[in-house]
Amino acid sequence: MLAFNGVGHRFAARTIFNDVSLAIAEPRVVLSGANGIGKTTLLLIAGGLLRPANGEVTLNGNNVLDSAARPLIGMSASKVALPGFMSASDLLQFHQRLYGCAAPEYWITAFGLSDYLPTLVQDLSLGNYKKLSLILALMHQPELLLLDEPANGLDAKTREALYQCLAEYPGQIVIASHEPLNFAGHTVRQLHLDHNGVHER
Ligand SMILES: Nc1ncnc2c1ncn2[C@@H]1O[C@H](COP(=O)(O)OP(=O)(O)OP(=O)(O)O)[C@@H](O)[C@H]1O
Repeated sequence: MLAFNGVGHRFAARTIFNDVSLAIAEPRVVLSGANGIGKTTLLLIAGGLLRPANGEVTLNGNNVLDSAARPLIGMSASKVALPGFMSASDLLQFHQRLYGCAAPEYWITAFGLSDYLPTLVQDLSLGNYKKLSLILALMHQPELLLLDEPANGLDAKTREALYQCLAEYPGQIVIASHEPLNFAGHTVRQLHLDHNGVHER
């Protein structure tokens, strides 16, 4: 279970959120909120990529900042930059070796990235960069997937592949999104972030 315990964050003097305490056991969660309110920041903290100013986030009781949590979490967010100097295929192979997971062929085909494998990450189009980022987040089948606006910039066919993935994925998925998403039958917990914190929708 993902748990936020008294989590607060600020950038310089600006408080983004304060004292967020929340237990998330549901398999599908959507986080909404106005531009700039702090959704990405909350996901980065949940993914152990940003240390909160206050409090902690745990996954199954372990702090997400601990290295042991790393293989349990996959994250796709435009703020998480991929190394531009590598080709898409080199990066996928590196990720495969790092996590000892299966080759990503299935996902490459499903997301239609095959033609762009030799392309340097820095030369990928926005949509193909997003596809690569999604594949890297989920190919090791982490227990927790954190997705920031995953459908943004994807063509219609790839959106369908993404929706199928969101419906079938065996782990927990927390998504920051401005648009309604298709989870094909899953019960979805809707959370909303505003200046007073996180609320049920
Ligand atoms: N590294 C940083 N330094 C200073 N301010 C930052 C930093 N990262 C984010 N912010 C600010 O923190 C606030 C929250 O940003 P965040 O990206 O989490 O918002 P968001 O809800 O995801 O927005 P959007 O819906 O537009 O993607 C914004 O006002 C942003 O400008």
